[in-house]
Amino acid sequence: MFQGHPYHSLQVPSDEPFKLKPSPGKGWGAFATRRIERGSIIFTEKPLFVIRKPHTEITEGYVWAAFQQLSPSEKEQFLCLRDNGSRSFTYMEEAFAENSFAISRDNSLRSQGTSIHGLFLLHSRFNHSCIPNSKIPNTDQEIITSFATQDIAAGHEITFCYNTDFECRLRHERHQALRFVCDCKACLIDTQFQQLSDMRRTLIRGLQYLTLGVDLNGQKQQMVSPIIFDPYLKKAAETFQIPLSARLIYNLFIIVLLEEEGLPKNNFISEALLQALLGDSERILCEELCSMRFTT
Ligand SMILES: C[S@@+](CC[C@H](N)C(=O)[O-])C[C@H]1O[C@@H](n2cnc3c(N)ncnc32)[C@H](O)[C@@H]1O
Repeated sequence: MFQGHPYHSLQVPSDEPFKLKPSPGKGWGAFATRRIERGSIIFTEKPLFVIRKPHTEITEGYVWAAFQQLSPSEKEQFLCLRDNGSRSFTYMEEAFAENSFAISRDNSLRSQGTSIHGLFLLHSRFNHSCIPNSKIPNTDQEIITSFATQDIAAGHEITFCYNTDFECRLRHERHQALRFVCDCKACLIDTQFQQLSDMRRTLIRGLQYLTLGVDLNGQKQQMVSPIIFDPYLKKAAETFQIPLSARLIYNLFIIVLLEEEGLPKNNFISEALLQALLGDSERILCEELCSMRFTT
């Protein structure tokens, strides 16, 4: 069924640690061909082409103009891209939106805080997970690099998170933003892990509010269904009246919750912070609280 698939024309250099193949229910994806250590670089990629426009201004005309500049083999590679590995795109604009990443800020757009966008043939084959094992950080160059956030065993799919604030978003909010139904461990409905995942992500959002005084959109929350119910605590957070020591503890809780969720920031740092900032009895209590409430 997949033998004549157009993605066979997408060349992954032989020394890279992954290959492309079908990923059940998700079209195609990237799979590790050898073990990839946490923290190591997976792949660095140059864009096929770049459009120096803010996301909202990229029209069919701009993509067509950029396409005209490509060599015949590059044109072929762009045209082979599929929506979820099967259906061809109707518009070039759609193909660009689905397979591009925001990259370095263009000088003329810098004042507007807007990025330019590059089309990346291979990194855009990586599927999404709400508990990913890789990350593609923002860059100030026109290349993008992925690195492993977890150890990835040979044969396992390499995934990254398509959105930046998903660690604070519930399953249904994530799916609304993605416009597809993710099937990762945090999204598998009616599982204990999924229910705990929603609880953890709500708690992380609340703890972040207490620490930063604003919600994910950078705004104070309205009183209708606030994330922090206690109006005094909410006011204290918004006016930065919460003591530094308390904010440190909230941050530690965030780190522990992220680790429980499978989204470790850095085990070493959280371990060190726990050791450094809490006494033995508080640390044990903290660990017990976390395992009591969040073990699956
Ligand atoms: C940029 S493409 C990723 C590569 C794509 N699978 C392919 O075959 O070319 C993004 C699309 O892949 C699919 N996809 C990615 N992650 C997924 C996931 N976790 N669950 C289901 N579908 C996913 C969705 O259809 C999404 O619109």
